[in-house]
Amino acid sequence: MSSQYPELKGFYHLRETIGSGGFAKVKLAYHALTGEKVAIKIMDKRALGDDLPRVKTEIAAMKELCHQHICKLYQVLETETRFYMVLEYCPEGELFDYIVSKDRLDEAEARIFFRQIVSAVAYIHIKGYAHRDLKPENLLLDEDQNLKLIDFGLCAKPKGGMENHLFTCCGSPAYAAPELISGKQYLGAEADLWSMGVLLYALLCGYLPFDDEKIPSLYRKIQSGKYEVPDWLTPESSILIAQMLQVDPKRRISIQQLINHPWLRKGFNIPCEFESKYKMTLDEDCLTELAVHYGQKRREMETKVSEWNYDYLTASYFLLLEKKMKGRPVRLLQKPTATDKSKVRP
Ligand SMILES: Cn1cc(Br)cc1C(=O)Nc1[nH]nc2c1CN(C(=O)N[C@H](CN1CCCC1)c1ccccc1)C21CC1
Repeated sequence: MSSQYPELKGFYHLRETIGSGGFAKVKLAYHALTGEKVAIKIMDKRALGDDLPRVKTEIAAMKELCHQHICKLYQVLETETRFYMVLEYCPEGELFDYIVSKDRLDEAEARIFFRQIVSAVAYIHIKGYAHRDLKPENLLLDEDQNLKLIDFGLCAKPKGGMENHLFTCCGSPAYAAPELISGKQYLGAEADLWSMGVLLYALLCGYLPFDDEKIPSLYRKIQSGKYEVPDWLTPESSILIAQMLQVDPKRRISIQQLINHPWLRKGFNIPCEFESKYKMTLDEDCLTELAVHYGQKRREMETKVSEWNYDYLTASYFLLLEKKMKGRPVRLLQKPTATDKSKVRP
């Protein structure tokens, strides 16, 4: 197996494939130094074809984005035939499957998830990025049932959104804003807000507001802005959804208004926090553990880590920090010497 991915040998122990799409697959793996689980997205350059620039967009975006509700990028490897993205592993899978398993969510549970989605989207908008493909399949659940946003840039569309291109890239147009499918110039932020309205509807209803197996009639439904309001929706929920599913993007609620919206504040009484919980300063314990492991002075290690090369050292630092945040010992697994190869992996 690892002979198939020689660049990973000794650094990651590969396990089963947990996802596969057109030009990419995602495999579960263990980061050798920390024993932590990661998800490695492996993309074949040849299969990517003219979608290659989107991967560079996605990598550049994810290097910039460091937030508690965005799937963390740990390391990037590039060979002449492949890209590897070492990403945060989310053991509970897609929000999509979670909604299906529960039929639909009650308002209280939907609110918890939606606050996390608003937090992630507000953060990326402030960083100058629009996701452009927000849907429950792109929201994963970690072991604490917290949401992590994935699939950046790969589906980021050129301005003006050419239908066939939009359609072929992101798969489901059911979340696409009316201005986006009518081929007008669109603001990514406004299109994201529409998709979030469709997402909230899906959370609370368990099905889509606009659906049709024929694309032209689906587009007509989206552009009409008319959707069914089931009787289990509270008036407050219906009002919020209506403010997001405004066909005219200039009448649509903005992310700033959303953060403070009464529906989102109910039971919390604080606005959605969207700042990243990651500190900009380096963690002393992690630096010391890395310095000892690599036999370097702490200052030298601090300088090296601060380069943020998204190499194995960046991954090791972030994963040690993960261990610390989860209350696990901030320890690297010692390099196996020839004798203790027999030791069972953690
Ligand atoms: C499905 N599943 C079930 C369990 Br239990 C864990 C998982 C799981 O996939 N966990 C997981 N952790 N981290 C990741 C994943 C999946 N994953 C993904 O990036 N998954 C996406 C899923 N996209 C949704 C719509 C189109 C494709 C993917 C992208 C390309 C090829 C295959 C999959 C990452 C790497 C970020």
